Amino acid sequence: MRGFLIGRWQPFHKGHFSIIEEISKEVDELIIGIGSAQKSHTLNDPFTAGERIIMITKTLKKYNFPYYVIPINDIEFNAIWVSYVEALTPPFDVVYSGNPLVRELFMEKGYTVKKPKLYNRSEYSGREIRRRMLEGERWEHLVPEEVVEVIKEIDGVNRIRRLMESDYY
Ligand SMILES: Nc1ncnc2c1ncn2[C@@H]1O[C@H](COP(=O)(O)OP(=O)(O)OP(=O)(O)O)[C@@H](O)[C@H]1O
Ligand SMILES: NC(=O)c1ccc[n+]([C@@H]2O[C@H](COP(=O)(O)O)[C@@H](O)[C@H]2O)c1
Repeated sequence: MRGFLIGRWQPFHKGHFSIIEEISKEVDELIIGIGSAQKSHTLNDPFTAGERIIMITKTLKKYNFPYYVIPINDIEFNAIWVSYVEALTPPFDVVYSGNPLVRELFMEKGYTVKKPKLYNRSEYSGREIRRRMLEGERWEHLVPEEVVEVIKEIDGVNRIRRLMESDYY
């Protein structure tokens, strides 16, 4: 059985890692969609699709679990979004998402949609981690160590701070 999990992963954090660990017990293979792949360099979506891919692949490297990472751009056309996703990914049997719109669109097309359990949501949250980066608070313990390395490599925290100061974000 193959599963599909989509998120923006801005950034990939320990809550995301926990759900992947859970899902890996239920499926043989997992497709991880990088949602809003075209977005980067904004306060809500600071990291590129490629940067999010390395956050995920470096973190999952030590796990012997088959998965595919597929960037998926947004389209302004919800009614055909599921077909668009299907055109970009290997076939899948079950969808994992906590996002109400994603759940609705896949359920309407007849997919089994499962809601992953939320772990420590007050801290394991992309929004909270981006806020901490901006305000100079500790965030490193909320993401896998490989993600800390990627964000250092790309100087991601300073990017977010520059975006905050810029008129162009
Ligand atoms: N703490 C968490 N525990 C388990 N699952 C989570 C957690 N946070 C997010 N998820 C799930 O991971 C998937 C991708 O989420 P997403 O990339 O939007 O992360 P997020 O932390 O909610 O980000 P943001 O705060 O930027 O919206 C969603 O299905 C969401 O339900
Ligand atoms: N019409 C569309 O392009 C469409 C519809 C539903 C979800 N999405 C994307 O799926 C992703 C869902 O991820 P989150 O659960 O992290 O919000 C987002 O990137 C969202 O933009 C896109």
